Amino acid sequence: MEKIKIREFLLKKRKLINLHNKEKYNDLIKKKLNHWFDKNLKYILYNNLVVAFFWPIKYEPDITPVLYRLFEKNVTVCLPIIKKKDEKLIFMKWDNLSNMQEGYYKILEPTNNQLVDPNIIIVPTLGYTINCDRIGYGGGYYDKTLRSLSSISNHNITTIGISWNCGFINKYYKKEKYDYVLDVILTPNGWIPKEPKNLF
Ligand SMILES: Nc1nc2c(c(=O)[nH]1)N(C=O)[C@@H](CNc1ccc(C(=O)N[C@@H](CCC(=O)O)C(=O)O)cc1)CN2
Ligand SMILES: Nc1ncnc2c1ncn2[C@@H]1O[C@H](COP(=O)(O)OP(=O)(O)OP(=O)(O)O)[C@@H](O)[C@H]1O
Repeated sequence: MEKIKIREFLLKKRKLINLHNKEKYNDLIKKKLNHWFDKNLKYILYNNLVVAFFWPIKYEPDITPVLYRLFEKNVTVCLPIIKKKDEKLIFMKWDNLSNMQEGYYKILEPTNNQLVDPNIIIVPTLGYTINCDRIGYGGGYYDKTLRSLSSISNHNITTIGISWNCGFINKYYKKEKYDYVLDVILTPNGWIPKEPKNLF
């Protein structure tokens, strides 16, 4: 199946998750993500690592409580900004005080103009394979952004895709050459291929 067809299929499946299951699955994702951040918190703070989240749209998991929690613990957290359609994303600090504003696709974005380069990037993921290939909404935004961040010298990044279980794509899927392969995927069922190593 080609990418566009897979995307349509996955969008349909995602819409069918009922509200009860959605809450249950969302909770599982949040718990696992909080647990991993707790284990790595000291290292993140000591090294001033910046963590990028996403503001949820259209049936995506909502992990903003994890963002609030890290913010309370003094971690620098940020969100993506679309400056120009189809160009790479930039990241702006989220600081609670900043009034958020709707950007492209009506996604809420911070407005404080404090730009940062994240080290740990939580990536909205519509579909994934066991090799951590990712399909998103189709702008190529994260492919361009992650390639660019990974090429900054002395800047290490860890990429964590967040998907519902139903985002699974079978092994016959062939990624395209510009697709950025993520380090790990987190679903309600757990980490793929396995929980990322502790950072320290
Ligand atoms: N929460 C969240 N933020 C994100 C992303 C994401 O997937 N999720 N993105 C990940 O890259 C970027 C935005 N990408 C998006 C790409 C397409 C559409 C969208 O609604 N497309 C319409 C077509 C509309 C149009 O062409 O103008 C559609 O699919 O119906 C939304 C977001 C940056 N921020
Ligand atoms: N590094 C790149 N340079 C130029 N164009 C790119 C690059 N990466 C992706 N693209 C273009 O972006 C388009 C959409 O890519 P793709 O279908 O992989 O999006 P996606 O990963 O699903 O979306 P997103 O990351 O926005 O959620 C492709 O047609 C491709 O030509």
